[in-house]
Amino acid sequence: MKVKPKIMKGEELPGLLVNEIGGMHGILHDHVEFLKKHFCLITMKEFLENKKNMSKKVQAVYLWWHKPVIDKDLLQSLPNLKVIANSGVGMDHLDLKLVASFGVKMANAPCAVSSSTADTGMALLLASARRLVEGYHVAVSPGMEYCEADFLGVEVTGATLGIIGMGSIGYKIALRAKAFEMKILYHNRTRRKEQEEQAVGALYCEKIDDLLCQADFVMVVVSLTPQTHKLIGKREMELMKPTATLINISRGAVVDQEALVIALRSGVIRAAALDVTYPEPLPRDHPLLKLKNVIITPHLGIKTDKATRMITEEAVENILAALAGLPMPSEVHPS
Ligand SMILES: O=CC(=O)O
Repeated sequence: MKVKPKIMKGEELPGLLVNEIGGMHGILHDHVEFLKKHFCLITMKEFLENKKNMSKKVQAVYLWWHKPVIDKDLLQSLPNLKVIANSGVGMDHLDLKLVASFGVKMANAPCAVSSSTADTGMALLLASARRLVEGYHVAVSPGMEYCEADFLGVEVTGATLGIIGMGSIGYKIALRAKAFEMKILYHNRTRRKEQEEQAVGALYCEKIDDLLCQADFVMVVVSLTPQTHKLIGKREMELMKPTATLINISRGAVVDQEALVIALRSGVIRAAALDVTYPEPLPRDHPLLKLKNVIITPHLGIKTDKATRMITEEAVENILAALAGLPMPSEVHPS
């Protein structure tokens, strides 16, 4: 940890507001002792029950899976709030301009999540290519018969992967894909340095369309912004090969889900593997849940023991830097 915390005890420590401890939307119990070394933890329940005393204490908020919800009312009731740290990389759940207008800084956790999210992307790619979920259901269903031809998958080795969004997660996916001898194409707002491209053997496509029509697997890794909302729609799916697979590990709304259902039903593309949807979770009667050529996981992209521990460490590092008036390692600015 680069920022040396001042030695203070319990109540004197800066107040850190968290949604709850444990439970459905709470920080992990395992992280509490670590957080308590640096902060006086205040849950939303404690804050709401004793707003008068608590509101001045809170100097930072730690957002765990988008909770607590940050709105104008909450910001107005926290006069000493300096910083909000997010437990992940995507900031689409926060109104960045609103938060900044209160003079509050924001940080995400890009270093902590890149490996685990890249692993999730590759796991989905492999599972979809080799029809692991369909195979699992057959293997565990007593008496289910199948013939050799039932589970013909797609060979990953040597196939072409198109990565849309070449930030730190996209780059780690490329590193992994290289080990599978894949041909790698990528599209990104800014082109990577030549040495970085060469290190993973990635070819830059200035136009997304060029990537879409060549790739056997298209992996979406961009953050959700007004510019990327429904970036992959009917037109883009029609540009893809009928044998291609779409993998989304960014945010559900980057893909037009209605168009995706039609594309999957009518064979416009072969399959999809989605860690993200809208809404999350999908309603039980959603057509995507009925299609055999779709794998859906419940937004588990970053979730490993190591990544969640690192996220909390990265958050603490950012908060301590902000409170000390130092540059934050992963500050996020409104665009
Ligand atoms: O969804 C995961 C993240 O935003 O890091």
